[in-house]
Amino acid sequence: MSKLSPTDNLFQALTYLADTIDARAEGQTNDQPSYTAKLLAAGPSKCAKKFGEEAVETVIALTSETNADVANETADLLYHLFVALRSRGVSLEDVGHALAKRQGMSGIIEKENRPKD
Ligand SMILES: N=c1c2ncn([C@@H]3O[C@H](COP(=O)(O)OP(=O)(O)OP(=O)(O)O)[C@@H](O)[C@H]3O)c2ncn1[C@@H]1O[C@H](COP(=O)(O)O)[C@@H](O)[C@H]1O
Repeated sequence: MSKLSPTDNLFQALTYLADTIDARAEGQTNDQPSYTAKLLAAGPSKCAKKFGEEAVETVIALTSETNADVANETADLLYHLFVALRSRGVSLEDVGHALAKRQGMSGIIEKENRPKD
C-alpha cells in the first residue's frame, strides 16, 4: 500500500474526527465518559463559547508561542468548531458547498461586488 501524503493524513484525520463526533451525538461511546457528548448536551451556546475560547488560545499561540503549540491549539480549535457545527446541525457538506461556490473568485473582487447597504 502506498504511503499517505500529509494531505491524505489531514483529510483522513478530519473525516475520522467528524465521524467520531457524529457517533457521540448519536449516543455511541467506547464505555468511557465522552467530553463530546457532555459538550453537545450543554447546547449550541456552550459549544460556541468553547470554540471562542479555543480561538483566543490559537491567536495567542500564533502571536507568541512555538509552531508545535500553534499546531496543538489549531487541533483543539478544529475539534471545537466541528462540535459547534454539529450542535447547530450544520454539516461539513454544507461548509464544503459554501467553499466550492467561492473557488476561483478573488476575495478582493467578491468584496467589491457585495450589495451596498
Ligand atoms: N480532539 C478532541 C479534543 N480536543 C480537545 N478536547 C477536549 O476539550 C476539552 C477542553 O479543555 P478545557 O479545559 O477547556 O475543558 P473544560 O474546562 O472541561 O470545559 P468547560 O468546563 O468549560 O466545559 C478537554 O477535555 C480536551 O480533552 C477533545 N476531546 C475530544 N477530541 C476528539 O474526540 C474524540 C471523542 O472524544 P470523547 O467524546 O471524549 O470520547 C477523541 O477521541 C478525540 O479524537
